Amino acid sequence: MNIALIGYGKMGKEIEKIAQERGHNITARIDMQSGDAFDGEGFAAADVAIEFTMPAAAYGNYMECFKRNKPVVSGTTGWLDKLNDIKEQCENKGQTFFYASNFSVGVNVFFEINKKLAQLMNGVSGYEVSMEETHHIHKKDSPSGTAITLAEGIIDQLDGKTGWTEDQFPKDNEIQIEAFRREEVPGIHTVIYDSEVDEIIIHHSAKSRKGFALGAVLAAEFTAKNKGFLGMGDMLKF
Ligand SMILES: NC(=O)C1=CN([C@@H]2O[C@H](COP(=O)(O)OP(=O)(O)OC[C@H]3O[C@@H](n4cnc5c(N)ncnc54)[C@H](O)[C@@H]3O)[C@@H](O)[C@H]2O)C=CC1
Ligand SMILES: O=C(O)C1=N[C@H](C(=O)O)C[C@H](O)C1
Repeated sequence: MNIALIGYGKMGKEIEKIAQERGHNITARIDMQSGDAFDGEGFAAADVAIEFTMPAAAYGNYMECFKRNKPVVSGTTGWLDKLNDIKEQCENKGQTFFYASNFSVGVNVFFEINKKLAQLMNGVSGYEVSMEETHHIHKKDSPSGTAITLAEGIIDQLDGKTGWTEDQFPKDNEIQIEAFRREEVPGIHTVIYDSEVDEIIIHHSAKSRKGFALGAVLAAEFTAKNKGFLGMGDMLKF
């Protein structure tokens, strides 16, 4: 398969390695620092574009892909105010777009455990839920996209929780998310249910970016064979 990389930073380079190990060709590397252009032959030759850039750049890049009817795998976080527009273009204009706040298969198992735990905790009184996430100091968005997905999983299951906040003093209906930025940490997420007598904690810690990159390449392989608005649930069949 031919792949165009949009964003050739930490994730772009990790994805390139895994894609090549799996026998794919990288036909374009588009980055604002240097590299290929959307109008170039390399981008035209790509079966799928994989986009990992930054929150402010992501939507514009998706539109460049859609103008050329190129399917997109999107990993950038922090741009979700435009998600409905993207869904609409998939439903009514024949575009194909795969989004995941976290492509790691392990994190997607963790998402399912989080939902199941929240469902159980809905029947139990005396616990307050909160979350923590820790990432490297270069990260531009806060809280992480993964933390937001975890919070949404809890809100869907837990009566009385309708939103999340990074405020130090959350309201009763809000889940507090604390975001820490430390050295080169790839990504740690923790969900805590605290009571007077004990704590229940679930935790995922990425050891490197390899799991995110492998998931993104698997998603590109899936996207090349499918159409519409896609996600990890479609691919992993959870
Ligand atoms: N969904 C997931 O599994 C994961 C998502 N991410 C997200 O992916 C994004 C990128 O992460 P990293 O690669 O670590 O960042 P990075 O900062 O190392 O790389 C981003 C690259 O995008 C380039 N760029 C910025 N604006 C651009 C534009 N308009 N057009 C083309 N290139 C542009 C930058 O020059 C840079 O090389 C972040 O939003 C991060 O949160 C990161 C890891 C996993
Ligand atoms: O910026 C990162 O590095 C990561 N971003 C994603 C997020 O915001 O959840 C996924 C992963 O945690 C790494």
